[in-house]
Parts: sequence; C-alpha cells; structure tokens
Amino acid sequence: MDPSDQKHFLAVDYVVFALLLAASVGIGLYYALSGGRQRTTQEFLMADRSMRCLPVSLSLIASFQSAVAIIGVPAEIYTHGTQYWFIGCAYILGLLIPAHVFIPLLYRLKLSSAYQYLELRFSKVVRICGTLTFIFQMVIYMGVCVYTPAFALNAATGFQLWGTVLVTGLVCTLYTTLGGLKAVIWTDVFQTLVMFAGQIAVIIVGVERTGGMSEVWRKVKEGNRLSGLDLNPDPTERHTFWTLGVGGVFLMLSLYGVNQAQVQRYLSARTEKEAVRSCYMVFPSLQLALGLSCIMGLVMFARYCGEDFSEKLGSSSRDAMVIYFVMDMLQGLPGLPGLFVACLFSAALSTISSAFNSLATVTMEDLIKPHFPSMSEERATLLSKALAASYGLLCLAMAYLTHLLGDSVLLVALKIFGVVGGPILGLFCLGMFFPWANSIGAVAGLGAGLVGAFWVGIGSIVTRSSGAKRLPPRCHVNTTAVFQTAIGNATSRPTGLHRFYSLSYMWYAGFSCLIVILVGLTVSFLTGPMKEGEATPGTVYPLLGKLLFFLPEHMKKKVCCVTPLRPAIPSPQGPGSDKESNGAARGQHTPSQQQILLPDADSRVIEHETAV
Ligand SMILES: CC(C)(CO)[C@@H](O)C(=O)NCCC(=O)O
Ligand code: NA
Repeated sequence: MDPSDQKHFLAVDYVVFALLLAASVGIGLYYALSGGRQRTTQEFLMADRSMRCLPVSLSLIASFQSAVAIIGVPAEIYTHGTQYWFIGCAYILGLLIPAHVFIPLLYRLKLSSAYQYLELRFSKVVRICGTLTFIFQMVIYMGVCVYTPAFALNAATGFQLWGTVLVTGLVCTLYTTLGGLKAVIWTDVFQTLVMFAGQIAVIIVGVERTGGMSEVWRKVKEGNRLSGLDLNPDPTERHTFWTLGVGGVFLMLSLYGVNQAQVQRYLSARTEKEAVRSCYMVFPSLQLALGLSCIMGLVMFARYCGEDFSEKLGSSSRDAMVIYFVMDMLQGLPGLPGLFVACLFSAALSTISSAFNSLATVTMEDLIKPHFPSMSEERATLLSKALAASYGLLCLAMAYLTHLLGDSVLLVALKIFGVVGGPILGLFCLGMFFPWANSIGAVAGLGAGLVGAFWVGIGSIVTRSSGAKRLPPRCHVNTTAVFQTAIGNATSRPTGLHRFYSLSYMWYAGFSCLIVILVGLTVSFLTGPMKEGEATPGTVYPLLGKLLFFLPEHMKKKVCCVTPLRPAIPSPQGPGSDKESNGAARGQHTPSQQQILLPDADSRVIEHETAV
C-alpha cells in the first residue's frame, strides 16, 4: 500500500488500545488472587460452577464472534449484498434446540468435558476420538482468529504483523493461565461490550460522513445491495435462505450445542435454569452483532459505491478494505481509531481465550486424568495451567499456517466449523437421539463423516468452486441487470464431482452430521444394536417420545426412545442402573461413571427438580 495513504495512530489511540490489554490482564490477575486463587481444577476449568446467567450469556456470544466476523461480515455484505443476514433465521432453532435438548441432558450428567458424555453413552474409544477431533478443530480455528486482526491492521495502518500476533497470543495466554475460567468469562463480558462500542462508533461516524441515513439508504438501493429472500433450492448456491436458514442451524448446533467452549460455560452456570436462560439471552445479542456487521457493510458500500481498492491496497482482500474504510472514517477523531482496534482485538482475545481454556480442559479431563486417576489436585491444576500456556504457543504457530492460506477469513472459519464441527455434532446426535447406536457404529460414523466432509472441503479448495456470484461494483441499477445476465450466461453449471465440490459450505455441517448418523446406524444394526434401557440412564434424549406426544402412553411405549430424561442420580432401585451393559463399553465406563455421577449430586438434583 502507498505509505502516504496509511492511517496514523495518535498517542491517545495507543492509550485506548493499551487500556484494553491492561484491563484484560488485570481481570486475570484479580481472579488469580481472589476466590480460591485458582488452586483446584474445579475453579480453574469450571469456575466453581457458580456463574450467573448474564456473564455466561455475554461470554457465550464472545466465543465464536471474533475479528473474523467483525471484518468478514461487512466484507461479505459489501461484495455480495445482504443475503448473509438471513443466517439470523438459523439463530432461532440454533439456540432453542441447545437450550431445551443439549443443556438439560449434558447439565444433569454433571460433566466437566462434553466428551465425557461420549464415554458414558458409548465407550472410552469414542470419547478419545471425539476429543481429538475437537482439539484439531479448535487449534486451526485459533490460528485464523489470532491472524485476522493482525493482518487487517497491518494492511491498513502498517502495524507490525508478527509483532501484533505475538502480543495478542501472549496477553491472552497470560490472563487465561493466571485467572482460569472465571477470568475468561469476565474478560469476555468486558470485551463484548468494547466490541459493540467499536462497531457502533464506526457506524455512527460512517453514516454521518457519508451524508446521513437517507443518503446511505439511497446508494444502497441504487447499488442493489439489499437482497430479497432467495428461495433457490440449489444446494451449490452459496448463500440462499435454505443454506443460511436451514444449513446454518446445523452450524449453530455444532457450535452452541456440543462445542466444549460453549458446553463448559453452560456447565459453569450455578443452576440448569441459569444455563438455559443464558442460552436464551444469546439470541438478542447475536442478532445485534449480526445486524451491526451488516449495517457496517452497507455504510461502507454507500461510501465507496463498490469501488475496487485492490490496487491501492496492494491486495485484493475485501477484509483489508474493511479496515481501510474504518480508518478512513475515524481519521481525525482522536481515540476512535484506537477504540476500533480495541474492538477487533476484544473480539479476537475473547475467542482465543475460550479456545485455550476449553482445550486445556479437554486435554486434562479426557486425555490425562483417566490415565492418572490418583493425581493430586495441586498437580492437576498446575498441569492444566501449563496446558493452557502451551496451547497459547501452538496458536502462534497456527497463525503462520493461516498466513499461508490467504482466503476470505469468514469463509475459512465457516468451513472449519462445518468440516470438523459437523461430524462431532453428528456423533452427539447419534448418541442422544438413537438408542440403537453402539460404539462401533459411533466410531465408524465419525470416521465416515470426517472423510466425507474433508473430501468436499478440500475438493472445493482445490477446484476453487465457491458458488459465489459477485455483484457488480457499481452504484447504478440499470447496469446491474445487464451485468447479471451476462454473468449468468457465462458460467456453466458444474457437473459430476465438480458439482459435489461446489456444495455450499453452509451445508457442510448438516451434510457431515447426516453421514455420521446414517453410517453410525447402519454399522450399529449390522454389529448388534443396543436396546433402549441398555445405555447409561440419562444419556438418551426421548426424541421420538416427544415428537409423538399426541399418542397415548401405551402406544408410545411400543415405539422406542420414550424413556424420559431424568436427573442423573445413581439410585439403588432405579431402572437400568449399572447392571446394564453399554455395548462394547461394558466395564470400561463404570468407574468413571461413578466418579462423575456420585459426588455431591444430591444438592444439584434438588435444584433441577425445582427448576423443571
Ligand atoms: C458463528 C456465528 C454464525 C454465530 O456466532 C457468527 O458469529 C460468525 O459468523 N462467526 C464467524 C467466525 C468468527 O467470528 O470467528
Ligand atoms: Na470473540
């Protein structure tokens, strides 16, 4: 980029940015020195299971709302119009289902890691496979998250790229390691507020400098950026109502239903009711975040009318252009460029810290503790801290990998969620909704789902099939129609494998989830399905029973899946206590089941029962 065009930071901007970092480390220090001083894994990894719903809900939206969304969504809207906004429809089912299916089931099992569920329902092997898949997903996603704000800032202001990556990674590692989950949740709260403040500031100043609301509206309409509901059923069409509103539900479920980062927050809530309520409270905040990003994209469009800055910026990246726009708008308003940079880094830090803490949790709970059951609490906590710190360093290495990829960051993040998150979602659905599934089926299903998802994901990268229609970079309607028909005629429909590779990435999660369930059930029936009542009590959700609510009780009993979800109390005379086998897992899961379900279950069970 032309150096004369680079925007400069004033001292006050540096101060605002430094305050963000200092406040985050301060919160980390506070929780290192207060409460139980992070001397138990219960406190370090589970925040003593004492959180209230407001911090939990703000923390829930922070987990997957990173600088990727702050920059990527406006870039998407600027280039392709407002169709992406319809992902907001997926938030409805995408949050209602976790609140009423996943949270009650997981919370009542009193887990520490979501993958403990897989051992209770299937076997140790399934648990380890699930954990490793999750680790893989979060480690690559983390790379994108650290890299994005640093890259954007470097492109627009000449901030040193790798210096910024290093500072982000280190600050985050520091407060995560010092203050544990309590610090992670409370920094999330603070950082989410900074994130909203930064976006709102840019929009207000941007509208003002573009000539007011009506002027922005006029230009956006002229440029044809307001997309209507696209009901095209073609699954290769990148963004339509179906891919976003329906495919997006699976994406949301994989993130808000079964991802450890989120499950850990639900489990840290003091009661099940507070966990459910926090999930409900995510809805308005997530809509606000989406709305603000979309509006920012529209204001940016009104400002530049789709102008192409590739040459000026020395990169064709729309992501870099968003930062250019912001710096252009906020120039000459002391402190505001600093606020926006703080907003970007808040979004990034809150995501990375959730990743570090959840990765430390699963590594500890799923991979280490089962092999060293007699490890002292002190050692376990120290080891957890070391793990959080090592994932911090690994994340820096992953940032370098993202650097080599060089694609639209939103697209990369959504593909990772779909390709790796989808099969994990499938694994949980298989266990929760299908009592016949056994552990051989689960492993086979997960493997098939991963192969299917990687096949289409890598295929699409290699063949560069994206299904994207770029809107004409002009401000006037009449050229638009001509341009679009021209594009429509020029691009021929892909055939055969190419058509498979051009499957919209919004379907990846749903597609791979379905493969896991289908293959999982087939293999289970071939190898001897489990019977209802054989699985550990409380691990199967009575889906069919609830869907057939209109049938009389005795008829429901005839079909399967009707055993109601119950609080997980090891009652001596309760039906299906530990005399039942658990497919191939018999004997293996029993000790850990007791270890998980026995301690102080009673006090919490009382809470559930009053809550229900
Ligand atoms: C994941 C959703 C759809 C919902 O949280 C959204 O926040 C998003 O598009 N995130 C992109 C990935 C990121 O911001 O890191
Ligand atoms: Na975030």
